Amino acid sequence: MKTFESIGIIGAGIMGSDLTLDLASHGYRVILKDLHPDILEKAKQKMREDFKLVKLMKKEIPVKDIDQVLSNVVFTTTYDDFYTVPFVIENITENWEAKKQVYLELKEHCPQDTIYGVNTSCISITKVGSLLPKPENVIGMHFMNPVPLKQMVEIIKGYYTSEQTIQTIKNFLESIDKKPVLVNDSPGFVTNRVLMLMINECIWAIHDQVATPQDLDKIFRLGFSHKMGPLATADLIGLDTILHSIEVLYESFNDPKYRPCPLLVKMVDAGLLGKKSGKGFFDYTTALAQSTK
Ligand SMILES: NC(=O)c1ccc[n+]([C@@H]2O[C@H](COP(=O)([O-])OP(=O)(O)OC[C@H]3O[C@@H](n4cnc5c(N)ncnc54)[C@H](O)[C@@H]3O)[C@@H](O)[C@H]2O)c1
Repeated sequence: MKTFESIGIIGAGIMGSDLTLDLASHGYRVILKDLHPDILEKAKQKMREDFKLVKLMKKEIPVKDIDQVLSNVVFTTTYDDFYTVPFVIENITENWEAKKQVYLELKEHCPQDTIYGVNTSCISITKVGSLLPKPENVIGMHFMNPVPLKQMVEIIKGYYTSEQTIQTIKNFLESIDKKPVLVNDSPGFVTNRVLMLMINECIWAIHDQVATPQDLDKIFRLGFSHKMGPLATADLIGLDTILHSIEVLYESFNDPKYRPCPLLVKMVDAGLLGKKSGKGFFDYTTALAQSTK
């Protein structure tokens, strides 16, 4: 059963487009907002591609036709349709100043009782709540990538998040076949406090020329039975998101163990962001170049 009449999604990047695909596939009406029509067009293309993948990987999918899925989505660059939206999930770039600006805009355009799901890798949910008139309606929703294929969602209780909000969000996640795990607000929560540290350390190993990216990932896949190596995972997440996240952890804990590896900084400066830019630790521009070699 649907929990909300409509859902506003802010940010149509990796997470926002896949989340929209998942929600619209489950029959939700989605209003997807990003900054430029070109970005929205790219998101629409990504949704078409990812839908094919989901059909291949999942036995049961609620809708068989991508055009039917897309008909549930309003693609927009404005807040015009947000004045009745009861629930917003924000997925913009992992940057505090950018996120802060978006919440200040949202509070001007959404109803007072709107619930806000913050999809972030590391940013404090309590801090986001402080921007809004009803911090009890703000909850962290850390979806896993790729959203349609991952069941677990780490949900984060900010200092003021109410039990009612938590229950509503649990019901909502159940309606899209997700399994929530509730944790308390702390930098990086559980997932990224550990994952970002591990990925950053792997990048240090590459920086120190201990192994090639291929061999490092092979150790994790064949040695530890991980489905995907840490560097391929970093490429999938986006190296800019990894850098922003490890910077938040470094600043929040004041602990040198989170110091970003200079190689990561250099790669982001060079525009090597991983799968989304075509190149990261591995090359995604040719069919032959596979991270799983
Ligand atoms: N990539 C992952 O694997 C992953 C996993 C879980 C959570 N997250 C978190 O989800 C969020 C989004 O990550 P992503 O990987 O999708 O990033 P992304 O860089 O792929 O996409 C971000 C999108 O936000 C848009 N945007 C920026 N400012 C905006 C604004 N003011 N209004 C509307 N749109 C705006 C950008 O144009 C872009 O399309 C981040 O906070 C990230 O930490 C990412």
